[in-house]
Amino acid sequence: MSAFPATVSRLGLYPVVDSVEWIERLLDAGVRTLQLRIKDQSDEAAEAAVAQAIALGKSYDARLFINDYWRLAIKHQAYGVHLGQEDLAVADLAQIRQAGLRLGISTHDDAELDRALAIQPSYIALGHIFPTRTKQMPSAPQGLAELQRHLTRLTHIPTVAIGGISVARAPAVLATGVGGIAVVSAITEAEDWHEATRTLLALAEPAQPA
Ligand SMILES: Cc1ncc(COP(=O)(O)OP(=O)(O)O)c(N)n1
Ligand SMILES: Cc1nc(C(=O)O)sc1CCOP(=O)(O)O
Ligand SMILES: [Mg+2]
Repeated sequence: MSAFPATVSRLGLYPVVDSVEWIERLLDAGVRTLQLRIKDQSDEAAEAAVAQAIALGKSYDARLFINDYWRLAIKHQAYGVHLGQEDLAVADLAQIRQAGLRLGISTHDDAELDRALAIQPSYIALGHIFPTRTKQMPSAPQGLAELQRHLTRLTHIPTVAIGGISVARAPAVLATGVGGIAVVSAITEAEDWHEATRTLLALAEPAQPA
């Protein structure tokens, strides 16, 4: 199987949210990499939100990944799709690649990393780094040392860390050299989501000198 299309080498701040309202707010706030993560709906029920999110992503020239709903992502020509290890068993990867969509894959240990790398995706997600209340995880948090160890074999592909990344923890995560930080509650449960987004953007995507 050949490689999936490339994305940018450093994805920066990567919010993962569950509604079109959040997608629009975050695009307005300057976020350019983000994911629509709707869970447990049929394709029919999710389609309107997926289509609207993709259209919004295009209008802001953003990198909008659709979690799980790969058929809808192809149908509405999303920038990309995010799939976990269980999703890989049921998704038609050849169809996703032929449609020109980028692909991100979740990993949680060395074996999952081997499997993901063999698929040559556009980026690799490494989680969960810290305890998270957003999703029930079957494994233990990997921690920063394990993240750092994984990164030594991932110099050729964009990477994203996920799981329990707060504003306070973001600097230590970014110090490992990981190219992106995917966050849910750090933004959606923040007292002031706009301020949290601004701070995370400044940490993950510092302005380059002219
Ligand atoms: C950036 C990013 N990393 C990991 C995940 C988790 O994907 P998955 O393992 O398929 O679990 P669900 O999100 O589908 O519950 C993600 N969505 N995004
Ligand atoms: C959706 C998801 N996937 C994870 C993984 O490790 O694959 S952790 C996670 C939830 C991340 O939420 P928060 O930023 O609120 O901890
Ligand atoms: Mg999934």
